[in-house]
This record gives sequence, C-alpha cells and structure tokens, in this order.
Amino acid sequence: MSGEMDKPLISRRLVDSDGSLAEVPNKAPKVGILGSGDFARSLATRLVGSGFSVVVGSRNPKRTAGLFPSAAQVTFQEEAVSSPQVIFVAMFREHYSSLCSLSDQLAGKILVDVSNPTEKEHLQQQQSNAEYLASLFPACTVVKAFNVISAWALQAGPKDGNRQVLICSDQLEAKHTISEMARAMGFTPLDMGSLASAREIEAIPLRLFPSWKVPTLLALGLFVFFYAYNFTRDVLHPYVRKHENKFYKMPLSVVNTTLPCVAYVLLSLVYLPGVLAAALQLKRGTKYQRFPDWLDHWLQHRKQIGLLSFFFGVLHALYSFCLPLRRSHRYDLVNLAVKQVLANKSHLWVEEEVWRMEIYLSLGVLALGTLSLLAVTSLPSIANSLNWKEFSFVQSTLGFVALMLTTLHTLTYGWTRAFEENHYKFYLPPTFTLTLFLPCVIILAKGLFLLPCLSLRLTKIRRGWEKDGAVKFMLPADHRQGEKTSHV
Ligand SMILES: Cc1cc2nc3c(=O)[nH]c(=O)nc-3n(C[C@H](O)[C@H](O)[C@H](O)COP(=O)(O)OP(=O)(O)OC[C@H]3O[C@@H](n4cnc5c(N)ncnc54)[C@H](O)[C@@H]3O)c2cc1C
Ligand SMILES: NC(=O)C1=CN([C@@H]2O[C@H](COP(=O)(O)OP(=O)(O)OC[C@H]3O[C@@H](n4cnc5c(N)ncnc54)[C@H](OP(=O)(O)O)[C@@H]3O)[C@@H](O)[C@H]2O)C=CC1
Ligand code: HEM
Ligand SMILES: [Cu+2]
Ligand SMILES: [Fe+3]
Repeated sequence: MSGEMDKPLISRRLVDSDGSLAEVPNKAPKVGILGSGDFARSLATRLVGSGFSVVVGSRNPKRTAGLFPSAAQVTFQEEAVSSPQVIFVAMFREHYSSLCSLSDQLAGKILVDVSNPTEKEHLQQQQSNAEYLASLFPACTVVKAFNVISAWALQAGPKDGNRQVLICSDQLEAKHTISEMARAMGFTPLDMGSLASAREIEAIPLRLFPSWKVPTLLALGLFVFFYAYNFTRDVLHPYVRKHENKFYKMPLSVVNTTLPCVAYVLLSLVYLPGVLAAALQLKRGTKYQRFPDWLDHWLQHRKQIGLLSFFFGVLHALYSFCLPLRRSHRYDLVNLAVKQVLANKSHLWVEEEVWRMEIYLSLGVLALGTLSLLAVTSLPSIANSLNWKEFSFVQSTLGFVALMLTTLHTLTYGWTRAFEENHYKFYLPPTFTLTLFLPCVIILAKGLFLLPCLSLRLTKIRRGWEKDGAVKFMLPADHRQGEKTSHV
C-alpha cells in the first residue's frame, strides 16, 4: 500500500466560501476511523494520500495495525475518537450500539456513516442506517457519505469508476466539511439535502442497472419465445414427423434464427411508441395532456430497448458469419455434390436464389451499419458534441432507415416462403412472418402521418395549437397529485 497511493492526489487547498483558493494550515487535519475492515483500510490509505492525518480505532489494534499504511495511527477506539473532529464509522449497522460506551467522547463531533444495508435489511428497517446512528448519538452530527464508493474505488483512487459522492446531513456546516474532504480526496461531492435522504442514498448501491431491467426482461422473454418457436419448427418437427435427428441445430442454427427476430422486434418496439404518441396527439387534438403511464414509460426506455436491439443484431451478424464454417454445412455441401453427380446433373445455379441472397446479405450489413451509427451517437461524449437537430436526425430518421433496411433484409430473406405450404411446420408459419407485423404497422402509420392533412395537423399540435380554440395551459383532468413517471 505504498508508492503512488502515498502521494497527495490533490494539493491540500480548499475553496473558501467566496470562491477563492485558500491554503490549508500546515498541520494536517486529523480524521478518525472506527473499524479496521476493508473499507476502513481503503479509506485510511486514501485519506493519508490526500494529506490527512488518520487515527484508526480498533477493538484489537495490535492485530490490525499491520494492515494499515504506516502513516496511519492504529489504536483503541477510546483513544482514536478523543482528538479528531470528524470520525468515520466503518462498521456494520448491527455493531453501532457497541459504540454507546464512547458517547461522551463522541459528543459534539461529526460522525460519518458510510454503511450500506443489504437488500433484506433495506426492506426490513424503516429507519436508514444513518438515522439509526443519529438516534444512538443525539449529541453528534451524523453525515451520510461515501457509501456509493466501493472500498476498491477508494483504493484505486478516483481514476476509475464513478467519482460522485452523495452526501446528506441535517447540519449544513458538517455537510460542508465532509464535502470539502471528498473533494480533497479527488471525488465530486453531491449535496442530497437533509438526513432524511439517507434512505434513498443507501438504496443506490442496491440497484443494478435500474433502467435496463424491463428492457432486458423483455429481450429475454422474446428470446425464450422465439427460441421455443424455432426449436419446434426446426428440430421437433423433423424429429416427430420424419424421425430425423436435427438436434445439432440447437447451439448455432436455431440461435441464429432467434437472435435476428429478437433484434428486429426490439427495433420495432423502439419506433412503435413514437407512432402511438403521435396518433394519440392527433386523436386528442392537443399535446397538453399527459400520455398514459405505460406509454410514458415505454417512451423513456427506448434508448435501452434500442441498444439491446443493436446488441442482438451484432450477435446475429457474428453468428451469420459462422454459418459456413460449420462442419454440418460442409457435409451438406459434399452430400449435395454427390447427389448431383449421381443424378448426372451439372452446373447447379438458380439465378433468382443467387440474387436474393446477394441482396439480403447486403441489406443486412447496411442495416447493422446504420444501427451502429445510432449506437455510437448514444455515447454521452458523442451525443454532447451533436446539437439537438443532429442527434434527432440520427436517432429518429436514421433509426427509421435502419428499420426499413431490416424490413427489406427480412423480406428478401423470406421471399416466397411465406406462401409455400411446406414451410408451415405444425401449421406454424415461418418465423420471419411473425416479426414483420409490427414494422409494417409502423411503416404504414409513418406513411399516413406524411399525408398533408395529418402532417399539417400534427405540426400545429406540436406547436401548441389545440382542437378547441385558443391555446389552453390547463392541467389535464387525469393528473393525479404526487404521480411521478420520469425516473430514468
Ligand atoms: C442503437 C440504438 C441506440 C439508441 N440510442 C438512443 C439514445 O441514446 N437516446 C435516445 O433518446 N434514444 C435512443 N434510441 C431510441 C430511438 O432511436 C430514439 O428514441 C428516437 O428518437 C425515436 O424516434 P421516433 O421518431 O420514434 O420518436 P420521436 O423522435 O420521439 O418522435 C415521435 C413521433 O412523432 C413524430 N414527430 C416528431 N417530431 C415531429 C414534428 N416536428 N412534426 C411532425 N411529427 C413529428 C415522429 O415521426 C414520431 O412518429 C436508440 C435506438 C437504437 C436502435
Ligand atoms: N467494503 C466496501 O466496499 C464498502 C463498505 N461499506 C460499508 O462500510 C462498513 C464496513 O464495511 P467493511 O469494511 O467491508 O466490513 P468489515 O467486516 O471488513 O469491517 C468491519 C469492522 O467493524 C469493526 N467492528 C467494530 N465493532 C465490531 C463488532 N462488535 N463486531 C464486528 N466488527 C466490529 C471491526 O474492526 P475492529 O475489529 O478493528 O474493531 C471490523 O473490521 C459497512 O457498513 C459497509 O456497509 C460501504 C461502501 C463500500
Ligand atoms: C452484417 C449484418 C447481417 C448479416 C450478415 C445478416 C445475415 C443474415 C442471414 C445469413 C440470415 C439467414 C439466417 C438463417 O439462415 O437462418 C438472416 C436472417 C435475418 N436477419 Fe440478418 N443479417 C445481418 C443483420 C441483421 C440485422 C441488423 C437485423 C435486425 C435488426 C437482421 C434481421 C434478420 C431477420 C429478422 C432475419 C430472418 C430470421 C428468420 O426468420 O429466419 N439481420 N440474416
Ligand atoms: Cu421504468
Ligand atoms: Fe419503472
């Protein structure tokens, strides 16, 4: 734990209230840490590296002293809390009460609660860990901070991962002190208000990609559905009807009929809500009415659904490149050649099939290329370099172009199969026909919205015009209080 970590990351200068930089007095400010676990160790290392003087309070300082940087003083709890004004409590909630014997020494000091509850604790306990700590030590000021930073991120310094430290407390002064400390350690403090926000802050590390949950479940659901459908058609049907063993198709072939279908359906689900929204606005004759919750939610999750569609599209492309590499493919080719020789046929070449394949592959590549533009512009650094018009051109117009290209890719792939009886296995139509329904609805609707009468009306509505005379800025009738929908 030496080397780079011991160097101050940021020189010990603090920003005065008037915004000017003030040199901190030479004597390093003293900070206490209770606990000697992973978090305490990383915190001590970071604090020492940022120019603080650290004293650690442990129940067994002899055993733990070796684990801390040599600059940190490790001692008994009572001694550690006596002089610093700021004390980090790097312990779990269930052990807070063991500190009660220290309450006299702790009185008047700032206690920083860094703890994270488990999912179960978070649901069971009404009181946040920080509020519980405050209730145990009424004579102290409790600040909630640093729980969103992992011990690892503290160790590595703020070069990796999220730099934000969410801070809340009932006392402004204490919050300011801890904010400046976070800044000195190279993090970005974010004021979250009073200690009542602690529960919310404690919930953050429990979340795992919140805005991705529904889109991911949707994608998985579609995958399971299409896989089962394709399995039934491509594997089960030949087995049941002709006792043919086609189970080898399960890992690659069936997957590659499934992936593109998921990608395609997801892509249409990105552009469907815009069409529904436009239709709703046309029907209502106003834009000053909230969309129903489900539509609002759907509109907000388009980015995630779109990126998932891109992901499945990329997988489909990679799997497609592997199709001719398969051993089964080679056997098929050789067997076909042998059959031809036996039948005394030569020069097998169906012009229509050749063209169809050349075209559908080309369209697939174009579709994926267009989709990658959308994916690239959704990176924040690129999105920030585009103005609003440019961004919406890529997302809305090019996205629609990608949908069109995919539709053409699918149509040229499917060709006349939808109309041939031998392609209906167990009366199930070929898979691609299922996926074509939504995109066709969208393309049709977009076409309709281009009709002068509708497009003029839509433009007027989007500029604030309303069906019933003058522009009104009324709260919609169905607006219930306390209802929040934007949460991404
Ligand atoms: C790979 C990928 C990445 C994506 N990344 C992002 C992302 O980073 N951020 C993001 O927000 N989305 C992202 N998306 C989702 C999607 O591209 C956008 O939400 C896109 O703006 C949706 O376009 P839209 O035309 O359906 O909707 P909108 O642009 O919201 O328009 C809604 C409807 O109104 C119509 N309309 C719009 N303006 C007017 C007007 N002035 N006059 C008349 N009619 C109008 C449109 O034709 C449409 O029918 C991504 C999608 C994919 C596939
Ligand atoms: N690890 C991480 O990445 C993160 C941890 N946190 C939070 O930091 C806190 C500490 O976590 P972590 O360091 O990982 O946990 P550890 O189990 O590694 O450390 C807990 C420490 O608490 C001290 N302690 C004091 N009294 C008791 C007691 N009665 N029983 C047991 N231990 C006691 C122990 O030190 P001693 O024996 O020296 O007294 C022990 O080392 C937790 O609240 C956690 O939620 C927050 C963000 C990230
Ligand atoms: C480099 C890009 C692409 C290539 C090389 C490619 C190639 C292919 C191939 C070889 C097939 C036939 C699969 C089979 O024989 O089972 C196919 C089908 C299909 N592709 Fe693509 N594709 C590409 C991009 C895309 C994209 C981006 C999408 C959608 C977002 C897509 C959607 C489809 C669909 C829906 C089918 C029909 C699946 C079925 O019902 O069997 N493709 N593609
Ligand atoms: Cu949501
Ligand atoms: Fe939600």
